[in-house]
Amino acid sequence: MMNNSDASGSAVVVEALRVRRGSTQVLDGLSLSVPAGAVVGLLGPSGSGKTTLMRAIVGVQVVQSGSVEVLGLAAGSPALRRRVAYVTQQASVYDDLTVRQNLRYFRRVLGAPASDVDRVIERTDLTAVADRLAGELSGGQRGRVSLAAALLGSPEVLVLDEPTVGLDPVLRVELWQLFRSLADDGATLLVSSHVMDEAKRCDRLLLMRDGALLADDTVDGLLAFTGTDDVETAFLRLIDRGAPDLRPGGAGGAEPRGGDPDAGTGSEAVR
Ligand SMILES: Nc1ncnc2c1ncn2[C@@H]1O[C@H](COP(=O)(O)OP(=O)(O)OP(=O)(O)O)[C@@H](O)[C@H]1O
Repeated sequence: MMNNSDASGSAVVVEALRVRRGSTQVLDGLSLSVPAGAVVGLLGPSGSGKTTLMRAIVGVQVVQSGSVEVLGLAAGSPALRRRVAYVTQQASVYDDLTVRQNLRYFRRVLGAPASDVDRVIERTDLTAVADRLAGELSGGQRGRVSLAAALLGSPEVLVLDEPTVGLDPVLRVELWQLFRSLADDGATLLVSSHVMDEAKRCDRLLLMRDGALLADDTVDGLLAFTGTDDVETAFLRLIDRGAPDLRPGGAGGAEPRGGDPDAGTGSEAVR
């Protein structure tokens, strides 16, 4: 098994990242880390920079300055190609191929074992539709084909951009159970969402607003710190408290990141 973290136990480390898209300064000195083996939720309103951050982590975003390391290597390094998977908001499947044909194709491109096709079909609960054309599937099923493709080759880091959008509550729960089981097997998952009630299923939360980090904490820590019992209200309270400073030594008093995902102290939210 490959080492899936750096010396600090982080699968992803972002330092002082600045990204401009068009005329918008989307990220302006963002720093954070994602602990290895955890399910980390990336939450924030539309336009807060979640996708841009994910693109930088998978190495497809032009950045102005700062650094992004994944599994101890610069984001986008060729050596990461099979170790990091990215599922975008748009399902990436060929509509004129069956589910199985899609996965066979991607399996070959990736050089993953042939047995992976059946494994990922089963894992994503696509067995019943495996021989149907992708173009005939529902939006949720097509999304799951994209996810199945991402699981080919058993990547160590999975970056999933709003994977539960458009899914009914039952499918959402099933998908979060799958994310948990992938993390139990050692994978690191960064999952974006603007559905705040999904946050409770994460080991840690990164709350973003306007390209800045409002909080980097466990769910329990965040709720305790804000004195609320739901993440949505916690988020609104953090906004009320004003601009964050989570830099080391900053006014936010952030502690070193990448610690025990279960240690919910609330100390890493903005004070
Ligand atoms: N291709 C682009 N060209 C110019 N600006 C862009 C481009 N893509 C995104 N932006 C801008 O970057 C900012 C952040 O967008 P981003 O997609 O990262 O946000 P997000 O939090 O993922 O939003 P959503 O939840 O709606 O997907 C927004 O202001 C958006 O308008």
